[in-house]
Amino acid sequence: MQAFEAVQHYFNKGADELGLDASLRKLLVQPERELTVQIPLKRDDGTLETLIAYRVQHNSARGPYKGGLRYHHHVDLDEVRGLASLMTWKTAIVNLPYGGAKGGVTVNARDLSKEEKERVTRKFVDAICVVIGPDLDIPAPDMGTGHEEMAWFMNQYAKYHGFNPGVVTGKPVEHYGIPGREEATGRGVGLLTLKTLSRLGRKADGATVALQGFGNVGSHTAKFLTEAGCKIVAVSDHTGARRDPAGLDVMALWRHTGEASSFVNNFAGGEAIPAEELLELEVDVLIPAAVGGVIHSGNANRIKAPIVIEAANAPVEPEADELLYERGIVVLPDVLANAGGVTVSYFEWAQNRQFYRWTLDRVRGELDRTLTHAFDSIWDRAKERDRSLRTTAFTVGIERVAKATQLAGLG
Ligand SMILES: NC(=O)C1=CN([C@@H]2O[C@H](COP(=O)(O)OP(=O)(O)OC[C@H]3O[C@@H](n4cnc5c(N)ncnc54)[C@H](O)[C@@H]3O)[C@@H](O)[C@H]2O)C=CC1
Ligand SMILES: O=C(O)CCC(=O)C(=O)O
Repeated sequence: MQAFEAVQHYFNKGADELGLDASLRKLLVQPERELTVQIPLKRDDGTLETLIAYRVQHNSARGPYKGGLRYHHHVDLDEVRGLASLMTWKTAIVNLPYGGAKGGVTVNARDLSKEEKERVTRKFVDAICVVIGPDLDIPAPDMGTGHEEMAWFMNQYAKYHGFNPGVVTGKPVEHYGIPGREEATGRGVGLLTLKTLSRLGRKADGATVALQGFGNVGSHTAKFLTEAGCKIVAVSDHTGARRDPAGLDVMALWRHTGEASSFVNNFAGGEAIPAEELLELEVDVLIPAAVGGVIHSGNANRIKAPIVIEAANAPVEPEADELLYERGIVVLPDVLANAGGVTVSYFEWAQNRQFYRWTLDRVRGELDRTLTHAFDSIWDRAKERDRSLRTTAFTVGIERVAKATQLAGLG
């Protein structure tokens, strides 16, 4: 199943629960606007390359469009469409005053120098500046982007519309960012992993975890869970995987991956294992925190972890989702599991609009409160109605977006 089709599949299950009529379904499922643009990139060696980039604005019934920018070689319009629609449901599920969007450039971020990344980002802003803005569409980091890209983004936007830090979130803390945004997605994943363990009557202390991906989300998830007493027994990235049944030294891995050209495959701790094997280990919790579609009908029956936490967007394909559900494996869906990032983006945006500084304690406290509320209500409703957490989360999100659409006079 293609990315957008997969989200539509989940949307339809939620819409069935609500008995949503066909005309409203059509309105809510289709993106409101899609932009495909060309990015001329002057490489450092003087050659010219033409990249393709996208911004899909899926739905704005509940507020300005919100969603990250991905620099990855697999980016295409269908993937961005799928990710944009996930953002609509995610922001509604955690009850943020936003719609959903996503952007992407089809390029391998690791092939670009820092200067080339800056030129790509500025050209991207040049191409989409008419459809973004603090009340219109607010990008943020995703795979292959981080606080540097967001700072360049804000600076380039100012050349068209004047200074306004609320046009983008995930900026450097010293440059209109908020303390805690960088850790937010991983911290949220960690918090909700602990809540899932607790609801299932399992102890966090000593719980074993296999983690795919050690970028922004994966590394912060690993740190949070280690501090909570869990044992990270396997980690992978795009270069390979390492395993240690006694628990990997997560902080040593942090220091190692912080250095240029240092990846999981050349980390000294643990033993090397084939990357696909990580997903099939006998662990208490499996956390895919990298790319989409890694758990599919071909490997779902070999997943042994009783809990899967979707830190990445769309790591489990719909056919696999059914198989895992039938096997009693608890899947905490992306639209809830990784919503900590956009939640703290919201705090950053609110801070920017007030020109008021939030403290890290306040950010963490409000993040915890927001995610706990969303998690508890979805968990309880799923148990009451005997539905999966994903179908229940979609039902909650769709209900809110449909209500806003109707209140606005449509639908
Ligand atoms: N950054 C954020 O705040 C948010 C990110 N996400 C999602 O989390 C996931 C990861 O994003 P980030 O950590 O920000 O990206 P990142 O670019 O910081 O890190 C990506 C990590 O995945 C690894 N990776 C790539 N391909 C892989 C493969 N085939 N197998 C194993 N590892 C692989 C990379 O080596 C790297 O360690 C994505 O799905 C993203 O959409 C979701 C919500 C917010
Ligand atoms: O922080 C944000 O605004 C968006 C994060 C994002 O792209 C995501 O949750 O997938």
